[in-house]
Amino acid sequence: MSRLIVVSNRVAKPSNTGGSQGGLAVGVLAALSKEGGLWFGWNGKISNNEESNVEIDRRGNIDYATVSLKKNEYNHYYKGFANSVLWPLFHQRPELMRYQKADFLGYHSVNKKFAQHLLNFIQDDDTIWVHDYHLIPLARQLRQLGVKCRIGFFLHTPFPPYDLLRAVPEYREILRELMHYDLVGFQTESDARGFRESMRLSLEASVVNDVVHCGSETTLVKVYPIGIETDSTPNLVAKGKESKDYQRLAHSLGGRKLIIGVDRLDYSKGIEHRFIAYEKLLQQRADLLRQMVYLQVAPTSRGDVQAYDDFASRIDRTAGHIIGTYADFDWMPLRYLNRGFRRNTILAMYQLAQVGFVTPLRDGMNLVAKEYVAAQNPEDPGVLVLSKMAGAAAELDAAVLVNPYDTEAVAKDLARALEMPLDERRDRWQKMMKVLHKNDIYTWQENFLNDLSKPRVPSNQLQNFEVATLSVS
Ligand SMILES: O=P(O)(O)OC[C@H]1O[C@H](O[C@H]2O[C@H](CO)[C@@H](O)[C@H](O)[C@H]2O)[C@H](O)[C@@H](O)[C@@H]1O
Ligand SMILES: O=c1ccn([C@@H]2O[C@H](COP(=O)(O)OP(=O)(O)O)[C@@H](O)[C@H]2O)c(=O)[nH]1
Repeated sequence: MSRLIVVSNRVAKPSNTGGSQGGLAVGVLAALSKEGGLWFGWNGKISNNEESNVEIDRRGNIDYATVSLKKNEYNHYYKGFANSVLWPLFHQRPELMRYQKADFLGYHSVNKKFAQHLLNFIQDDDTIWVHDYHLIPLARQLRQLGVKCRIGFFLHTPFPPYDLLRAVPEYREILRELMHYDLVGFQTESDARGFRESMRLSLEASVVNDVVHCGSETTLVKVYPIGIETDSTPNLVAKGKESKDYQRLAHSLGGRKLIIGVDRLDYSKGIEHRFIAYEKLLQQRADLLRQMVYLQVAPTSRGDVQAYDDFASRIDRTAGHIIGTYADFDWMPLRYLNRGFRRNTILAMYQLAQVGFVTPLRDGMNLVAKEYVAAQNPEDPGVLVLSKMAGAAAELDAAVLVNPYDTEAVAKDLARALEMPLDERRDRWQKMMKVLHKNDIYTWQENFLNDLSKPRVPSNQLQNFEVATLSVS
């Protein structure tokens, strides 16, 4: 069997998983742990040493090979093109883009550097699985170095519609680079549609079934919604309950209902709108004051990107306003914790909460939504209030689905969730658990890798197929 090589910007070694590394790292680690393999990416360090050596480390059945970034590489590639252009654009916030040609060039040179280092590890029958928007050009770079093995790409974020994608000057190049992969995977059908439509409209590609055909390239394009470790979640919750943080939170509630939000401090997560919706609930439902506590965990993320820093200040102000207006000597309506917690602790905290409050303005998947459901006590499950704009909503339609921009309706739905009868809570929970069992993190991995192992459709056969299909219909 061929060895799996995973490549992502963020690499999570098991000992480092205590913070807020995001869903990609959590998901990929779980998937890689099953069969083992090599995980290559950035080690999270910035170093201007001329010789940037690859650090190699083995933990369990996974080999880690990581490199550091020089300060200017970090600025242009990670902080610049990846997180100040692609991230806001892919989350449909073009007004937050800070485009500079130098960042686009820096992004490409880091991809080239990754390809050159990775080349030393690649064997002929390896399968390479590249993750996320940081590394779109990697397959082309590897092909130019002569790599022939199968290379797949999975995008963890949304993919925008064509009219938005065009806001980045090099959008055609980005599309062409994706065509160097054998398989491109998206979280939802709407993301895959955005890609196919962009290929058709800008590069005159044709799309037959799931295959995109552009010039001499063919690429299979499909949807693989990322899952979680559904079966092992109860054990992780049990471990989390041993933590001091969990016990202090449980003790502090004094019988009040808990609403929980857990997000990186990112403008895409809708935290500001969520706070406003919560304030509306406080204004409208005097009977609920003192009966509930909203805990928002939001560790700083990409804090040196201007849009994130601005967002953090707005969140500070909004939280301060709510607390100043409604808090009393013996009750805080909102607890805002600008720091991260170990994942087991977070999972146990979900079980304490009557409501999981997950309202991103746009999100690739949102694993917090799935984890919240899987962490519930089957006898007395809490209610997931979930944004329709999260990828997770395509699967978790038994959640209380909300439009995060409609803060009045969100306030009403939040009250409904807090007061929902046990039968309805159980019914919704069981429906969602079925989905989480059917498509867990291992199914996600297997589905993607099975498709990646299939041979590419040669472009001449694809043309014949297209003609044949047309003449039949
Ligand atoms: O690496 P960072 O810059 O610190 O950011 C953390 C990760 O955030 C994003 O996560 C995405 O992946 C999740 C799992 O598929 C998905 O549920 C979520 O909707 C996405 O936002 C980002 O895409 C990752 O590359 C980052 O590592
Ligand atoms: O303090 C924290 C905050 C978040 N997480 C985890 O980070 C991941 C966040 O993934 P999600 O897909 O929701 O969003 P992302 O941050 O990747 O955009 C989830 O597994 C959370 O449980 C964590 O372990 N500690």
